[in-house]
Amino acid sequence: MSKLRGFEKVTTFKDVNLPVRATKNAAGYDFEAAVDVVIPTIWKQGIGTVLKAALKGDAVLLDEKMVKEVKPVLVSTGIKAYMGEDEFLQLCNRSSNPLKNFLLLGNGVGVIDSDYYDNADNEGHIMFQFINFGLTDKVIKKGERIGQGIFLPFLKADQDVTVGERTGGFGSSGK
Ligand SMILES: O=c1ccn([C@H]2C[C@H](O)[C@@H](COP(=O)(O)OP(=O)(O)OP(=O)(O)O)O2)c(=O)[nH]1
Ligand SMILES: [Mg+2]
Repeated sequence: MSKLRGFEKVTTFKDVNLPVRATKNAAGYDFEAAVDVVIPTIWKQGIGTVLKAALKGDAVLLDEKMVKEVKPVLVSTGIKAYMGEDEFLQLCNRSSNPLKNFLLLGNGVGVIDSDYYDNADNEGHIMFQFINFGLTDKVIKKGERIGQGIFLPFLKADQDVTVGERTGGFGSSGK
């Protein structure tokens, strides 16, 4: 059988499981976390303190120094994906993640381009980008299912233009 699309382990991640579909008609391949990771709550600094005080009925003024930005956390999967040139892998959240774990994808959906595979920078390592809107830090354990990937075809415009070669991800193609 010729290779059309699929998953492989990133070289440095030997003991991860390749994504599988949970049921016969599931559209998404479920990805697991490759490592233990903590997603800090966005409320950790400042606003959380104010909210807690407000819930108790205490008056607290929010000032700039109390607030610290918390970035989304990239969660390693240890997986790379190959596919046709006119295909991409769409990364989606699990619907149980916001409901049970207060976890959102920072980018809404992730787009894994076919030219990301085996790139010189990180070999095409697929990452999920999580924001924790819960009040406490969330620990994700290695092997926990974190999200899903759906292979899709895409179309090109009549005026199709490309400006360079992919060398990595997350901003590697410029501003
Ligand atoms: O959730 C994501 C989104 C993207 N990627 C990887 C695969 C994708 O091919 C690459 C670039 O993603 P995108 O084009 O969405 O991000 P960008 O900010 O435009 O980065 P670049 O300049 O590298 O294209 O990063 C992930 O691993 N997870
Ligand atoms: Mg891009």
